[in-house]
Amino acid sequence: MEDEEQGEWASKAWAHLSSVRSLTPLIQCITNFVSMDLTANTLLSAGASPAMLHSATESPDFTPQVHALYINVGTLSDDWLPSMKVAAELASKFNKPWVLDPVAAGASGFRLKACLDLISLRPSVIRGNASEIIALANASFGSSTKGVDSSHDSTDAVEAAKSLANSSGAVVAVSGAVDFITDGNRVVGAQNGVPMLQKITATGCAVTALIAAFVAIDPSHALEATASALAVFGVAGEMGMEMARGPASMRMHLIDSLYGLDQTASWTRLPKFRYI
Ligand SMILES: Nc1ncnc2c1ncn2[C@@H]1O[C@H](COP(=O)(O)OP(=O)(O)O)[C@@H](O)[C@H]1O
Ligand SMILES: Cc1ncsc1CCOP(=O)(O)O
Ligand SMILES: [Mg+2]
Repeated sequence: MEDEEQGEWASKAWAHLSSVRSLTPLIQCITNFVSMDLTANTLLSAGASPAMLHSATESPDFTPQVHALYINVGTLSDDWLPSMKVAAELASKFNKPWVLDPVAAGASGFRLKACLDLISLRPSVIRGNASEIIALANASFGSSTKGVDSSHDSTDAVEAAKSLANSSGAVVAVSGAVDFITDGNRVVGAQNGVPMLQKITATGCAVTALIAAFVAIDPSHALEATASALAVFGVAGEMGMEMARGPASMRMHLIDSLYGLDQTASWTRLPKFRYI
């Protein structure tokens, strides 16, 4: 990517963050028990408005009011899956973008089928780690997964991400040392972040929620909004790491850094992009 284009992507990332702060999008989150706190705090510190409402009984009233829906299958059970499907159907019906985090998609047949069923309800974006995206693209479980963590590098999953984007119609993002974002045609790499993010549970869940907030304010540019969210979260991670002493303090400084990010003060920490 030329310097000029890199600069345009970086400006876009700041513009997206600024719009989230000014428009304060309402994000319905149906997410796992582990991630609820970090996810809500990540959205709040970025300027969005999280609501962890998951009842299928109230979604018909609530989902039409939101700016985007976030579904995460991390602690999936038989009784939560219908709620997820009802909310996803409502989001599609009311033209609200919705974003899927397919946590541990390859861990079991139950989880894989649930994720594939949800993908048939047309998410705007799917964000997973490399093993999750490979499991979904191959529609296979059990062979090379390690629960919620990835046993692959993000570079291993670029072709799987393109294939999943083409088959689903969603923008697909694979996170890792480099985050790759694709619509099946273009592939963009976002290179911010620090390895310590993997030592805090639910940072993947939290960044997927952030993607939902960014797509909420720019739904017709889902690829750009997704890349912006991943880069902004990575910049906050880099800044947080400068103050952190380990995973627990990193969690706190990550949220503080996201809250305090501004284009001028953070200019030395440019969002870094490249075309693949
Ligand atoms: N090695 C790494 N270097 C820098 N950032 C990373 C690294 N691994 C993961 N991240 C970042 O951590 C966050 C969570 O990603 P990841 O650990 O891949 O997801 P998950 O928690 O779902 O497995 C993302 O923002 C990603 O960019
Ligand atoms: C540990 C764990 N178990 C079920 S969901 C979950 C959190 C996973 O979070 P992330 O995918 O962001 O690492
Ligand atoms: Mg995850």
